[in-house]
Order: sequence, then structure tokens, then C-alpha cells
Amino acid sequence: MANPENHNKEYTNDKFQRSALQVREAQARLTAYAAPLSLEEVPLNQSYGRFLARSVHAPHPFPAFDRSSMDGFAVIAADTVSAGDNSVVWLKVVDVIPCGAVASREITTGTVARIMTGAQVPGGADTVVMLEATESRMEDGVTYVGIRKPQAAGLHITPRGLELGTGELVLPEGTIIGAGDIAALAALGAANVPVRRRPKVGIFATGTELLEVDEPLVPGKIRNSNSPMLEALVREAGGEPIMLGAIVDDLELARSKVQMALESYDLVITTGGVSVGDYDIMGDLIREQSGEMLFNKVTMRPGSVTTAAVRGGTILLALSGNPGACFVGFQLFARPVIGLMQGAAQPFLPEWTAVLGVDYKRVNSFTRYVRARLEIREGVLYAFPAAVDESSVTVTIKDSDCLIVIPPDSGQMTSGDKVTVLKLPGEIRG
Ligand SMILES: Nc1nc2c(c(=O)[nH]1)N[C@H]1C(S)=C(S)[C@@H](COP(=O)(O)OP(=O)(O)OC[C@H]3O[C@@H](n4cnc5c(N)ncnc54)[C@H](O)[C@@H]3O)O[C@H]1N2
Ligand code: MOO
Ligand SMILES: [Mg+2]
Repeated sequence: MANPENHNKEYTNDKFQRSALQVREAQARLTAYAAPLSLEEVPLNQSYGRFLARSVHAPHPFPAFDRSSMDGFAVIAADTVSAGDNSVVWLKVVDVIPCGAVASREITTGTVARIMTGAQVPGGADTVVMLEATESRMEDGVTYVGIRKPQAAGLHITPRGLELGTGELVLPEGTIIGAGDIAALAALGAANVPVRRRPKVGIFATGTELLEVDEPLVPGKIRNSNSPMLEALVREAGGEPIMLGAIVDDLELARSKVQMALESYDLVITTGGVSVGDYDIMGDLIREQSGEMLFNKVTMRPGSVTTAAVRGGTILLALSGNPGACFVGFQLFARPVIGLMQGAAQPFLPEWTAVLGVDYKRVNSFTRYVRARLEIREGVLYAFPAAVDESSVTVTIKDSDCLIVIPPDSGQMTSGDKVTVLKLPGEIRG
């Protein structure tokens, strides 16, 4: 309910005095407090999406043995030199080597072994002839294989160590583990994988206007969409979100909630109440806090009011309530912190160069991070800004796969201009 007593009060200017930091400087202030968390081992099948805490080197050559890449016969190449259409070379089959077995004997001149794809090539043989390039006959219970062409040495054999030699670097520390990494780790016997603990991230929203997602709309109120968005973003960044709900704009309440959260979690993210409104309690709270204020204004749009403080070594990141600013603030500030806590080698969003797909008229004295959609046309990467990208707009966040970086005072940008884009996680939508 609106409070009529608030109509009569004097407005002071002190809470407007904020000195704005460049994005990189603000990031640097935050990342100084984002030390990697403790190391833990997880079973390989739970390592997807985690960050490798130690570099992995091959403990043995891979493949570990000379391997046949075809079903056929392991042969001594020199035995086939006289082969031709009219002079079939007949060689005696003395062994059969299925996958997973090893030869029972050496191959000597005049003999061959039947061998399957993936089996270890027997000693003595130096080439594999495909089954289709051979013929066979039986004589006195013995199989002979006929070859009509001379064979070069080394055919259809994948040599030991082709992919990796012993001690070779396979995955550097800080790699985010994907499916291909899991295949390599499995092949090398890494049943358990050293990773950094996932940061526990306490999230709460402030705003007397906020309803739960399942509540019906009532006049003047809105559903809290930032909290579920932040929950998903934290998860996407590899953190463990702890949802602390939404509180009304009450300084006391916010103070105790912040204190509890800072004592319990590795990082605390709030949304709302960081501007200069009468009920912007997070801004007030951080100003009065005993901890160190890292910044409370950044030369960016949206998200200029993004605020951060640190207390007892724990970061409190107070994001704007405006959904677009909350999203961008997370991507630029929370994401790298969550990444660094997990030891990520590349905690920042990747920077790509794209071609602006349409004119962009909005000029600003701050760097603008415009939500946009990427599209590849005839091998060229284009970025199309969302039609509506105001900080207060929610629904076009879903249509973006990058943020176009519009430098301050860059003037009007025209279609065809080269722009830097920050690639958001996930697929390109265009
Ligand atoms: N006099 C000034 N007014 C404003 C300034 C300024 O410099 N001077 N800055 C504007 C800018 S820029 C931004 S961004 C916003 C920042 O607002 P707050 O961070 O204080 O956020 P709120 O006031 O709490 O809410 C803003 C807006 O967002 C909606 N909201 C809040 N929480 C949620 C949520 N969890 N889910 C969905 N939507 C949410 C809220 O209802 C408001 O509409 O201030 C400008 N004003
Ligand atoms: O600083 Mo606000 O986030 O531009 O809309
Ligand atoms: Mg406000």
C-alpha cells in the first residue's frame, strides 16, 4: 500500500553521489575476491560441466598398442611383393585375433593372422590387409589366404601413441569438462576427476511489489521473474543456487537476510532496490555496511546502478531490479566470479566480432550492452539488436544469444559496422 506520510519529506542528495567505475575496473575489483574454492574429486560421470582443478597428462600412450583399423589379416608386407593378378600369394592363417585378445604367436614369413578391427596387431606383422582384398581356400584343415596385390607396410594399423604419448598434456587446469573431455578422461582411466567445489550462491529479491510465480496478478504488483532467472543463470555458470525468496522493501529485514546469507554462502546475489528511490533499501544497506563497498555505479547501460560490496571476504552483488539490467549485471559480474571460484580458465563471456545487421541509433555516454540475436549469412556473423531492449523489458531477454557492446559516445551505428559481441552461453538462435 502506498504510504501517504512519505509525501512530506526533505530529499537529500547524498545518496546520489556515486562515482562510476568502468566495467573492467568493476570486474577487477570483484575478481580480486573470487578465489578458487577447495578441490574435490567427483566420479567421471558427474564431472560434466565442472572445471578441471588439475591438468591431466596421459599416464600411458594412447592407443596403448598397435591397433588394426580393419577386419582382415595381419601380414608381413614383404611376403606380398610378388603378388599380382596372375600370381596370387598364398599365406597360411596361423592365428585368429578377436578384439580384446592378444596373439598366441609371432607372425613369421609365410604366415598371417586373421584379425578384427580394434585388435592388437601381432608381433612380426607390419601391415593389415582388408578382408575384401583377399580370397581364401582350405587345404587339409588349414586355411590359406590369397593376396593379388603387393601390400605396403603400415596399412590399416593405428600405431601405439598416435593420439597421445606418455606424459603429454591432454586437458589443462581450468577446462570446463564437456562430453569429448569425458571420453578422453575415460580412455585414460580417470575414474575420478579433480574439480573445484561449486560455489553456493544465495539469491534473494527485494520488492514489495513482488508476487510468487504461482500467485494471481493483483493491481500494482508483478511476479518475481528475476529470482528464477538468476537461479537458472547461477546453475548455467556452474554454481549451486540457494533460493532465499523475496522480501518486502524493509531495511531491517534486508539487513538480517544479507547478514545470514553472507555468513552461509560463497556469494550473495540480490536483485532490486539499488537505485535512488525511497524504497531502494539495498543501496542504503550497502552504504551503511561495515564491509568494503567495491562499487555502486558502473559506466554501463543497462545495469549502471549495479552495486557490490565485500564483507568477511564474501561478495555481495546487488543487481538492479530491472530485468534487463539484472541479466546483464549477472553476465558481466556474477558469471566471472562464479567461474573463478570454480577455477575457470576463461571466466568471462567470449568476445566475438560481428557485423551489425541493422542501424542502431541509440547513443549513450555509457557503454551499452544490447541484447541481440546472432545469425550466420553466407559465412558472415551478423548481430541483430532486439527491437526493444530497455532495461525494464523482460521478454526480449529470451531472444538474445549475445550482447552487442556499443562503446560510449560511438555515435549512430549503421548496418554493416563491425561490432564486438559478448557471446552468451548456449546455441546461436538465428
Ligand atoms: N531518479 C532515478 N531513478 C532511477 C535511476 C536513477 O539513476 N535515478 N536509475 C534507473 C535505472 S537505470 C535503473 S536500472 C533502475 C534500478 O532500479 P532498482 O535496482 O532500484 O530496482 P527496483 O527499484 O527495485 O525495481 C526496478 C524495476 O524492476 C522491477 N523489479 C524489481 N525486482 C524484480 C524482480 N525480482 N522480478 C521482476 N521485476 C522486478 C520493479 O518492479 C521495477 O519496475 O532505477 C531507475 N530509476
Ligand atoms: O542502470 Mo539502468 O540498469 O540502465 O536501466
Ligand atoms: Mg528502485
